[in-house]
Amino acid sequence: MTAPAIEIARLSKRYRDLTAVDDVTLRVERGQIYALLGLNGAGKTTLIRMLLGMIAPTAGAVRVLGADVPSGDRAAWAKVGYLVEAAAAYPELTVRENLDVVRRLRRLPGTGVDPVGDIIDRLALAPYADRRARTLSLGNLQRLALAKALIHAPALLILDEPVNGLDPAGVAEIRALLASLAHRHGTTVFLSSHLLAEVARLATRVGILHHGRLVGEHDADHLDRHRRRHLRLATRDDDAARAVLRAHGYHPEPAPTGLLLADPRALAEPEQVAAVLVHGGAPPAELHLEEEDLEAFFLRTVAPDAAPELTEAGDA
Ligand SMILES: Nc1ncnc2c1ncn2[C@@H]1O[C@H](COP(=O)(O)OP(=O)(O)OP(=O)(O)O)[C@@H](O)[C@H]1O
Repeated sequence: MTAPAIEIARLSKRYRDLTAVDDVTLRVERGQIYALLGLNGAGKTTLIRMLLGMIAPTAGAVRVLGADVPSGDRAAWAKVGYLVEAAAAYPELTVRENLDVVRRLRRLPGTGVDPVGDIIDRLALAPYADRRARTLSLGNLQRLALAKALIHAPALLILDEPVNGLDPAGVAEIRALLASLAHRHGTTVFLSSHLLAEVARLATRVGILHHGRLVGEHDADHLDRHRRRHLRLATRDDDAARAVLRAHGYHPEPAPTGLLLADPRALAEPEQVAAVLVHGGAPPAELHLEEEDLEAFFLRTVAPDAAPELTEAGDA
């Protein structure tokens, strides 16, 4: 039987008085995209470093692809790709040269098949292949870092905050890449993030880490259903807009300014809401999706009395 991609049993890490990771047990099945979700300081990086054998646990055990960590099992580690530091590259080498260094370190063939060319194509790095790394934008540097992690077609990819610092287009691109790796190549992905909306879109399974403890584990559709979202509408005539929306089966709620819509159908197809309003003679001046960020989600689920206002999508 194939071993799970990751097995973590009663894992803890203490630094003097501080318990950075506190008795965490979790398991990641092959083919999952598992996201470890937590606020800054929750212990995500510490857990990932233990997973990779970079720091020793105070207690507990880790197995990766069936091999104990730390382990001299080269065969298992040859199937793991990871990205845990800020994206780093040799600044004076080109993108292609940087990848060739990794190819040599990984002892991948340089003739016949071309792992460097392949990964440049797959990560859409071709336009930058002959540019020095120091001239790359943050987004392209991050893509180069991912290319380095992926050059040997790993079965398991471990990423600490892979979309940190990227603009929305870069975030969407990385999301699409990770989803296609999982769906088309069966790659297991384990990543950490503090971005609730991103994780809800990408992961198949989510673990919630809070002050070092795993306080919940959910399938991603659970998170999607329990994350608060609505459409906020601004119109010239709220009464007219409300009547049009009600006539089409929506349930608009008044807000201090404008209207809110939380119907699943409205969230799934905002353009349909706009079309209904335009045809009904009450066109929206503004219409945007607002969603809860991780901080608000935590406050609502961990400390329900202190639930704050929703913030606009993308502000998280
Ligand atoms: N080497 C260390 N010595 C002492 N304390 C540490 C050390 N490394 C991490 N910590 C502490 O452990 C806690 C968890 O840190 P960690 O970096 O794992 O969190 P995180 O969830 O990755 O947060 P972030 O997203 O901010 O990196 C923090 O309080 C941090 O200050």
